[in-house]
Amino acid sequence: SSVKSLIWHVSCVVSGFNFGHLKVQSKLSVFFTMIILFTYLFYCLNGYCDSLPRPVYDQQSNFQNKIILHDGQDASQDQLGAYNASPVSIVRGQLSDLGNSANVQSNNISIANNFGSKKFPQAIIIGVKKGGTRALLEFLRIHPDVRAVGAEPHFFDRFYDKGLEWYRNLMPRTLEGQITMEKTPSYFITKEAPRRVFSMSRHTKLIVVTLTKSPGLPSFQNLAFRNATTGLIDTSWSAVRIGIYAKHLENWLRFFPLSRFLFVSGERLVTDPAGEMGRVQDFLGLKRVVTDKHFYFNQTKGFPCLKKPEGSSRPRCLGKSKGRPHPQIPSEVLLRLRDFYRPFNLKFYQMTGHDFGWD
Ligand SMILES: Nc1ncnc2c1ncn2[C@@H]1O[C@H](COP(=O)(O)OS(=O)(=O)O)[C@@H](OP(=O)(O)O)[C@H]1O
Repeated sequence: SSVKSLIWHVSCVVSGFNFGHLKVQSKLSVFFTMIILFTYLFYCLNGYCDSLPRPVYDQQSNFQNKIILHDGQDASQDQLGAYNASPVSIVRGQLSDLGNSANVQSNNISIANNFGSKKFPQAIIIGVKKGGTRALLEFLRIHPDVRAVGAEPHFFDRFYDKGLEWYRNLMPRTLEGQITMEKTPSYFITKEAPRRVFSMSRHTKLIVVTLTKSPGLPSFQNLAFRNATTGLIDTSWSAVRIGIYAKHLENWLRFFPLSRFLFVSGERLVTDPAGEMGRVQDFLGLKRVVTDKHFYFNQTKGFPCLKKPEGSSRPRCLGKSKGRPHPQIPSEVLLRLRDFYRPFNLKFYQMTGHDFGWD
């Protein structure tokens, strides 16, 4: 409709011209020039113009829409949408991150989208599910040198057959000195993921958010135990299996040295987000830009939130699907689970050289 109205406006301007003083031949040449100009404008505005690359968001939004179908609760509603004010971050803020698609409609975007190039992520948040991975990624995105995909790409677990170029194409454009990131917490427990990430780049930095929180479901005991009376833990239940960190880490250590990993404490990400973000920024080789001045603790939400994300003058917390109320789990159930996890946790402490103090 904007194309139509433009043509209408230009027609009005042309018809308003006084061609009286020109010869018929000149009038005809002006007329044909106008026709050529209209056709060119029409094609360009419809995105068929070869000399103007199509905006990245055109290519990404289709994919991102698909992702919402697979992973409805994530990304869009949970984005904190935090941006920065530096020139670099204005560009990145305008680029197409899921959840900000409304901002992406402006004309500036297609210009901004052409800066930089799409690179494979140099760092990936590979786990763990429900560990606080969305919070970590959104906190990191405040950093002007971090650019990340909003949705979870699920490339190394679900969409690997689409190929590496497909994956790279999902990435936001980055400028010199910026790092590309994504988060898909199911990678940590995906058997094939370590080999696949390794074949993309052996230098990929891997971040795992770990925590000791018991998975919360109303029928937790029924699901966690094969037999409530014997107290035999059901290790086939994914919520239980996810927590056997040592087992999953073993799989990754076959391909990556420990130095390539950072284990972020899911608990401290809530109690001391700035402190934990300091470690993360150091690990990624970034300047410590994200500090305590970016956070406040929202009592109602019960979690740290961002004070003033760029592009908004109001503080923002993660959406409803993050920080849900959890059911009370009887203490004897917790005790049995602790017993079950203890040897695995000890092994994990030994493997990482860090006592997480979960016992
Ligand atoms: N700042 C902040 N705001 C809200 N929630 C926070 C925050 N920091 C950590 N958490 C915890 O993150 C849990 C969700 O983890 P993930 O984002 O990794 O979940 S997911 O695997 O991507 O679905 C989520 O789990 P639930 O409490 O079960 O909803 C929170 O406990």
